[in-house]
Amino acid sequence: MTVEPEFLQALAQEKISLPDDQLEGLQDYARLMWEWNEKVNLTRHTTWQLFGTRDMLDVTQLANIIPDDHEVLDLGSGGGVPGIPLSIVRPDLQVSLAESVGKKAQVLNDIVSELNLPITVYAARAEDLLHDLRFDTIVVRAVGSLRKLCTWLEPHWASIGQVLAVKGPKWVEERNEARHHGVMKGLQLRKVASYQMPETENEGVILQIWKHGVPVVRK
Ligand SMILES: C[S@@+](CC[C@H](N)C(=O)[O-])C[C@H]1O[C@@H](n2cnc3c(N)ncnc32)[C@H](O)[C@@H]1O
Repeated sequence: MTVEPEFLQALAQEKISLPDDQLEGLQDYARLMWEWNEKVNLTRHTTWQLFGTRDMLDVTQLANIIPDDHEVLDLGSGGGVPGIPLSIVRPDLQVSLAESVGKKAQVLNDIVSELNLPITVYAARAEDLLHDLRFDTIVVRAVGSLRKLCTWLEPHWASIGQVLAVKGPKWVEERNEARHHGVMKGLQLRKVASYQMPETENEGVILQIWKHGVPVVRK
């Protein structure tokens, strides 16, 4: 199988280099997701350029940070980013996806079984899962403001090692809003990665949020 030249070019633009088997897995995933996207609204990133730069840049930033063998929950997975590509580039992780819209969760189930990936899909609100399940790391991108996120997770920190939130340049305003509403009380937050978002002057960041203990990052 050959890798699409536009995909390789987009990855090279962000200095992302991956083994051939992972490139093939990512390509299979993108094709399947785009096929489903014609029936169920999953993503606006429907070119190799956008998938290779925007999506894979966020995914590789997360992949660099998450410690070995973590149990990871992708909160609000939508079309599967970041959870599915993360599982492909970090096969040591045990990845689960939480998606509250049933038909999207059904599509995610189809995609992971077609690609034979060791991923569990939950058709549920992530916060409801945390009554019974514990995760070392929750990853979240484009689901809601920090205020919303911290409100959802507030009763569940005993079930969460850390949250890694992918955010854009408005993260400082969001943090201030969350603090103003008192939903960050007792929580620690630090910026663990910062990178320029493609084709913009904007900064993308990964925010680490935790309550108990001292969470580690990989580097
Ligand atoms: C804008 S999409 C983002 C999808 C994906 N994370 C991305 O970055 O492309 C947000 C998704 O989160 C889902 N969602 C919102 N709140 C949720 C919650 N509390 N638990 C699980 N899924 C949620 C929505 O149904 C939607 O599919």
